[in-house]
Amino acid sequence: MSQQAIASKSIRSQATWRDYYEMTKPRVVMLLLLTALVGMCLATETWIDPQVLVFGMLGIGLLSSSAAVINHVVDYKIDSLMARTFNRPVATGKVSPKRALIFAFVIGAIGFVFLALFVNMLTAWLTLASLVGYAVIYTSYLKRATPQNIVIGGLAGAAPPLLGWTAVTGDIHAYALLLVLIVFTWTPPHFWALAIHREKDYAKAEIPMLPVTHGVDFTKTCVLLYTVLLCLVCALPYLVDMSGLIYLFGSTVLNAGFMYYAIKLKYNPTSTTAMDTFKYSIYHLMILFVVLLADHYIPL
Ligand code: HEM
Ligand SMILES: CC(C)=CCC/C(C)=C/CC/C(C)=C/COP(=O)(O)OP(=O)(O)O
Repeated sequence: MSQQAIASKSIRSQATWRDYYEMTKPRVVMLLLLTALVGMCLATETWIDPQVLVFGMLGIGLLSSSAAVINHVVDYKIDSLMARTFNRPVATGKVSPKRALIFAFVIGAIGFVFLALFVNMLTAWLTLASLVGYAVIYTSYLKRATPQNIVIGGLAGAAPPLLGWTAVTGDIHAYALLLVLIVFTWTPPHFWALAIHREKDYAKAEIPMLPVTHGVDFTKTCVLLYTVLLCLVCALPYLVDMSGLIYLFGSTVLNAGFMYYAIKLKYNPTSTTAMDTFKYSIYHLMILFVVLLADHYIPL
């Protein structure tokens, strides 16, 4: 065995369950699951069937995790070029692409079977389509093809509220699509704020993210415009009588905060404003969905 093969084998043997856990992007999946749970709760006025709740959450979580692991495999070369991602398990060679793919297949298959057997086929197929949307269409193609990559690819990440809804009812409702629209509109300011901060990383890896192709200033304008759009979209649940005053108040406060960051990013930034905006976006979506839940259960 060559020195290189021995070295690479010894590096690989150091992989632990933590590496596999890291590849599932656990914090992203937790937020996806929160949006799925809210989709489930808003779909019914009564209690959710415990079987649907448990296997629905497990199935959506496992398929999302599987998609995240596939993303690590497809992207391992570009991950190894960027400061933010160079230490990822596949990029460093700690986990081989083959092992990562087997892991992704196993957890994905278990997730699909859970949804197909214990929830319903519509949810199983829609969740699988979201996996393909993220792992294949976004990661393998759009990410390297166009600066609109995350706008189009964002649809997969925005799907979980619909998946939660269909898990409970077995059909697609306009209210569920409204929740998808909220996450879909939230995604560009969420990601482009980070991409502004990491512009050099993306340029080095030759990924055509908006700050690389159109410049940081244009991207800041897009963040601001999408944040305005998000404010308008967030008003819809109240306007169509899907949600009440708790939601109206909560979403207005949260959106005012997002507007503050987006305006500051465009007109008066410091060196931390882009990252502050990105971090705020995560709290914004998390609290917004908790507020939707509170609004659903607290009669006012
Ligand atoms: C195409 C759509 C999206 C893109 C391109 C994107 C991109 C990113 C990137 C590059 C990060 C940084 C990860 C890191 O620190 O290494 C991130 C973090 C994060 N994203 Fe997104 N995101 C998208 C959609 C979503 C969606 C739909 C959610 C949840 C509903 C979400 C939740 C999060 C969370 C919670 C983090 C923080 C993760 C952590 O701290 O480890 N993202 N996102
Ligand atoms: C089944 C289902 C709902 C699937 C959706 C799965 C999923 C994990 C969506 C989140 C989107 C996300 C984190 C994109 C970042 O990818 P990136 O490659 O641009 O970021 P990176 O450079 O940090 O890897």
